[in-house]
Amino acid sequence: MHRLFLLRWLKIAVSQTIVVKIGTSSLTQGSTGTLALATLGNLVETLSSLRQQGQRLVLVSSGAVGVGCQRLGLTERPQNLATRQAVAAVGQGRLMRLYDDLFSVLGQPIAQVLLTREDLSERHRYMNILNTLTELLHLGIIPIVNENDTVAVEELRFGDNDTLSALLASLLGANWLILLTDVDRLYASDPRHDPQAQPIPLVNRVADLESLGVRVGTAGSGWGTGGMVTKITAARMATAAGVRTVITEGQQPQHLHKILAGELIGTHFLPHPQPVRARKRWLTHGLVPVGRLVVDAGAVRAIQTQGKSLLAAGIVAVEGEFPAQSAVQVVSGAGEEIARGLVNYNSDELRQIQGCRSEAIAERLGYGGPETVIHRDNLGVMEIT
Ligand SMILES: Nc1ncnc2c1ncn2[C@@H]1O[C@H](COP(=O)(O)OP(=O)(O)O)[C@@H](O)[C@H]1O
Ligand SMILES: N[C@@H](CCC(=O)OP(=O)(O)O)C(=O)O
Repeated sequence: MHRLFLLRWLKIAVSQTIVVKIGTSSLTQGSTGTLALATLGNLVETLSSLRQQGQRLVLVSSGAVGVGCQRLGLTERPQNLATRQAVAAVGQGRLMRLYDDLFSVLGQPIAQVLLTREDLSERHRYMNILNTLTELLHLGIIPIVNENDTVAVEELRFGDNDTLSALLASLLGANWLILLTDVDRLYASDPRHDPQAQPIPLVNRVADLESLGVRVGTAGSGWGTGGMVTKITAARMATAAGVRTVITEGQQPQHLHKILAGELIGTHFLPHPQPVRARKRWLTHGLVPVGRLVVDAGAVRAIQTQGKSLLAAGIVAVEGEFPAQSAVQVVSGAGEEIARGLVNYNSDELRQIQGCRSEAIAERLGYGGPETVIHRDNLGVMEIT
């Protein structure tokens, strides 16, 4: 009895939260677009065995569009949104059926979770998703997540599952984000076009990639979307949240055992030593902005280096039409996004009070209002990682 308790306690103590994302390019055979069954089987075995060891796993799986195309005999990814949405509706069901069959052989329960950008942009929905995922993990289930392509409208799409997986890893406070793709790691330039490109095994800070001259392509291979660019964005978001991120080969999912044991397989991005707090992460990456506030150099300094609120005095221009409490981008005069947050005034009011000292706001508007345009608690500063 005592030993059983100890074993259970040890399991919890070593349990890590791991978000694994697999791209279409790994799930399908490059030339024909048919499913890569060996890879899928291998992935299912690896995840089931990690789950048996007590790890908490979330699988973000692309493939709805690719599998749907294969089912319908389409030879390339449709460009038209409505067709893509229809094709995804066909493919998602088939993909989940396959996962359920394979995981069931090993007795591992799974769940389907389909998300749109909107689900993470409203605080209560975001918290609701966190609760659902936490409960699924607590029950020993592996949630299989994808973007809800069939209902997601253009302006409220993640667009790629690299970003979605990074947001989830951040939401869950995961230990690892593993991006499985069709290259074995990041290279100094696209190895498809430059066979001599140097491999990059370890990245301390994502910001270093630029100074190292690393060039990443946006073109996905065959069925993939986003290429390496979206994986680097995902690594930036996840490492800022304290999540160690790895880009590695999808054809060898069994490498996950060695990676989690500390082997430098693929490219590892180290987590930021001082991760951004959960609410700030939601503000910077969860919100979908509907307008922009251009601010002067003083406001940039106050926000970026002193963690202050945004005051009307620092605003030089207001772009877009939006009500109070909307999400907006805060950008420098040079157009660089420095923060994202929730405004206390609507766009008309902001145009009247821009450049004005806080004490003069009531006089300008004819009624009193909050001292700050965006309070620091509602302002997420973009991380420099
Ligand atoms: N610097 C780089 N290092 C490695 N791969 C790169 C780089 N730049 C572009 N790529 C390309 O990114 C592709 C992976 O992206 P993608 O096809 O979208 O994958 P997935 O379907 O797994 O999301 C690789 O096949 C590779 O050609
Ligand atoms: N949600 C889409 C996948 C979008 C995506 O990011 O694709 P990929 O670049 O293959 O990971 C689908 O299931 O087809």
